[in-house]
Amino acid sequence: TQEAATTGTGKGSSGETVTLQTYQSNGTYYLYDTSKPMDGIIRTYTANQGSSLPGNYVTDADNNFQSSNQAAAVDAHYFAGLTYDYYYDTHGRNSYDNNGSDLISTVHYGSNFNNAFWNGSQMVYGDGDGSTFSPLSGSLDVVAHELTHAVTDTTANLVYQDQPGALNESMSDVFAVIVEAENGDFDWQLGEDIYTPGTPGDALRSLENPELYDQPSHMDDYYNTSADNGGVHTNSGIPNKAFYYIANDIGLDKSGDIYYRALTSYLTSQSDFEDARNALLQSAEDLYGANSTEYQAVSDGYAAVGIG
Ligand SMILES: CCC(=O)Oc1c(C)cccc1C(=O)O
Ligand SMILES: [Ca+2]
Ligand SMILES: [Zn+2]
Repeated sequence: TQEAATTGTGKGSSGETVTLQTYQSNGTYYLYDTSKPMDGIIRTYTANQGSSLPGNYVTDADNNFQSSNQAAAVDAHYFAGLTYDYYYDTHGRNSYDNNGSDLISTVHYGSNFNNAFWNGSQMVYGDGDGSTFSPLSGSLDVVAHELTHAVTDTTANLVYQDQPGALNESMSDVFAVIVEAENGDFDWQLGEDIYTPGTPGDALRSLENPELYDQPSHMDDYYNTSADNGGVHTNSGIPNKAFYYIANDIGLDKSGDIYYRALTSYLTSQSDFEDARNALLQSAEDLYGANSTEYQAVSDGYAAVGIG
C-alpha cells in the first residue's frame, strides 16, 4: 500500500482555516498526526452521535477537512496539537504521561451532549445542545482543560472529590488559561467560545471573578455539598482566584513553571488546599529562592483567599 504523513487544511467551528498534520493511506486522508517528537501520535475520531469509543477515524478524500460536520474534529485535532506543544516545548513533557502515549480524541459523542471529559484513556467531546453549549472541542481552553486532567491523573493523581478534587479542577483551569495565552488568546475565562452560543461574552467560569458564575473565591465561602463530588467545579474558584493573584503578580510564565513543578513533583492524591499552598511555596523556593518575589507572590495569593 502507498502511505505517508501529509499536511492538510481544515475549517474549525470558528470558521478559520488551520493547517492540520494528517496521514494518507491508499488515497484516503486521516486526522492522524505523526509529526510530534518522540512519536506522540495525535489521532481524532468521531462517535457519530453514538457512545462507543473511540469510534471511527475522521477521514477526507482531498486532505481539506472543510465540511461543517468535520469542524468539531478539526478543532479537537488542532487544539490537542497545540496543547501537546505547550507541555513539550515549555516543560519537556512528552504527551500527557511523559511517555509519548497517543493523544486520542473523539467528537460527536452522544446526542446533544453538554459535556467534555477525559475518560482515563482519551478525550471525549459532546456536540452540546446548541443552547447551553456548541460542540465542546471548539475552545482551546476546554481541550487544554481536558488534557490537563490526563497530566494530573498521571502525576499528582488528585482524587476527584472535595478539596483534592477542586484542586484537580483548578489545575485544569490554570493550564487552560496558560495554553490559551501561549497561543495569543489570553483571558481569565473558561469555555467562552462554546458556552451559550446565543449569549456573547459569558463563560463557564472566571478565574478573575469566580463569583460571576457562582463560585467562591475565599475559604470563608467554601461550599460544603455532596453534589458534584463535593462541589469540585464550585470550590475550584478558591485556588483559581489564588492563581489569578499570583499570575497578576509574577506573570503567567513563572506561575506556569511553579504550578507545573508543584503538580508533578509535590502534590499527591489526597492533597488539599493547604497542601497546595505548601507545594507551590516549595516549588517557588526551588526555582527562585525562599526570599524571592515569586515565593512572596504565592504566599500573598493564598493568603488573599484565606489559606495559610
Ligand atoms: C472547561 C472544560 C470543562 O469544565 O469541561 C466539563 C464540562 C463542560 C462539564 C462537566 C465536566 C467538565 C470537566 O472537564 O471538568
Ligand atoms: Ca478562555
Ligand atoms: Zn474538569
